[in-house]
Amino acid sequence: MTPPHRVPRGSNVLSLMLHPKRFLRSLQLRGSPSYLTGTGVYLAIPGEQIRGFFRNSYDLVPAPSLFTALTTFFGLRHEDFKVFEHGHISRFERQVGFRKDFAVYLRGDNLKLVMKRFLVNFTREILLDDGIVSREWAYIPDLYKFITTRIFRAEVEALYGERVFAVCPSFCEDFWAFYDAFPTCNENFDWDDKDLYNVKYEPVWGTQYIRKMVKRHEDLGFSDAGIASAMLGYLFVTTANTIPAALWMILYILYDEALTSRVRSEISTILTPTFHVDVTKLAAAPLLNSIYRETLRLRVASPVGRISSNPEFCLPGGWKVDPGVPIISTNWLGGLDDSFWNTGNVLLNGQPEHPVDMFWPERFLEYPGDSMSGPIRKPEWAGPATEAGSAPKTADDDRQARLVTAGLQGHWFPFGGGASRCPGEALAKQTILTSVVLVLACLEIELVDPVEAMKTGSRHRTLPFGSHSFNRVVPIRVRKR
Ligand code: HEM
Repeated sequence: MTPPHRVPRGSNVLSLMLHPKRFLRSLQLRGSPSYLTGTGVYLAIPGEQIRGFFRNSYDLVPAPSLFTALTTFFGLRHEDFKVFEHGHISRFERQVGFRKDFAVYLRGDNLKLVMKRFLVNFTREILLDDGIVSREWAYIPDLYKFITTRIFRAEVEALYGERVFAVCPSFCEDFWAFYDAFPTCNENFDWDDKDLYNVKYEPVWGTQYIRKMVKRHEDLGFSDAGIASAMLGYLFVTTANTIPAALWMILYILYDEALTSRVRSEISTILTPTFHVDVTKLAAAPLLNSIYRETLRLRVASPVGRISSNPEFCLPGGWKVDPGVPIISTNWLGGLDDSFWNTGNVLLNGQPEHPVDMFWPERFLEYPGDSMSGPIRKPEWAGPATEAGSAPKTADDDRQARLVTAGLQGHWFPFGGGASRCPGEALAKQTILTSVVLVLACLEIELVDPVEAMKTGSRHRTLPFGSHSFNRVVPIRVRKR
């Protein structure tokens, strides 16, 4: 059993803070896991180790734990710690059963209802906006803020109910105010009214999913402030990655007029004239789904962490890790592995046509007759050197394309994996895709300065959460279509 490569304390804490991408990539290229001395974590490398990491759900528990996340990030108070004390941890997990909540309320018909409300809300947000009164162009100084606030409001209303905006009108701009405002919602709801409790949606607590989650936390003995902390934590995970990812997807599409037109062509088969999204067609739309996956490959940090309790535990490849020391990795590290991903033709200057750090809308698609297409690098693909690269694809080509999802798990894991895999994936995916469809179907958007807009990067990628909001404002002109 080989011990992981030890990175000395002096060189890693600062490098991790200042240049996380460069630093972690350099460790990944060593091909072995690393132990970061100063920060006290192992870094697992994408590929076989990540697949093993997700498979080993019995030996490994998630890190940070729910308790750590609630106390460190969402202000859980001392009076609520008792819920997590010895014996309560398993009780908490058994009774709160939040994975079951997700499986019941955020899948199938229940998810359809949530998305139906989201669609109505979001359409209202973008079509009845006072700032865009006609088909005249309006100047909007900040694309990111313009769309994120609207998706946020539409999604929070669809899931949590519209009352929260009456309680706290500035919630959209500053959803941290939620922490103080949330307990007052409680006073407006009759918990003894069984019909009200079981209804699919009502304005005070929104969906059954939220109502039952609140009730179970109450039954466990959480205080009002403790429930607010937990609800804030859930709201954070629901919106924090989903909404910025939708914005990146919109920006990538807007960069390229030909791509915008191909996406609109695909959307015309998904959206009815009455703004109904056909969810089955949306799930099967090759180009939109490839762009969605490519956006998550590049722009979602998605750190995953586990702690082993087994002193004999080894990462695949025979790398021994000590119990109790966190093992981490991140999705974007897997996304930047050019020994794995297809990067298209080799150009005459020797460079790949579609390097891993660049957006390639078709990366996840296989086109009939195009042996260079598909996400995974094939050994025989040295590829013919060309000057201009491959011929651009058309909307007709897209209709024939096949989305490839198999064989990617060790390198594309924006939602983690194994027993702790993100339970909100279905909601996230539908929210992102539906938002993009509606924005492009309802609005004509021009980037005021496309060259500057193309320089947009992720604001920062710090661990453990990672943020992928824009690092600059992107002015746009917008009008109704
Ligand atoms: C693009 C959007 C999203 C991304 C990239 C994302 C990513 C992740 C990742 C990487 C994990 C850790 C998984 C692991 O350790 O294997 C996670 C966990 C979790 N996510 Fe998400 N998520 C997203 C959206 C959502 C949504 C919409 C919800 C709620 C509806 C949600 C709720 C959760 C919860 C509750 C956990 C903890 C699961 C557990 O510990 O068992 N996430 N998410």
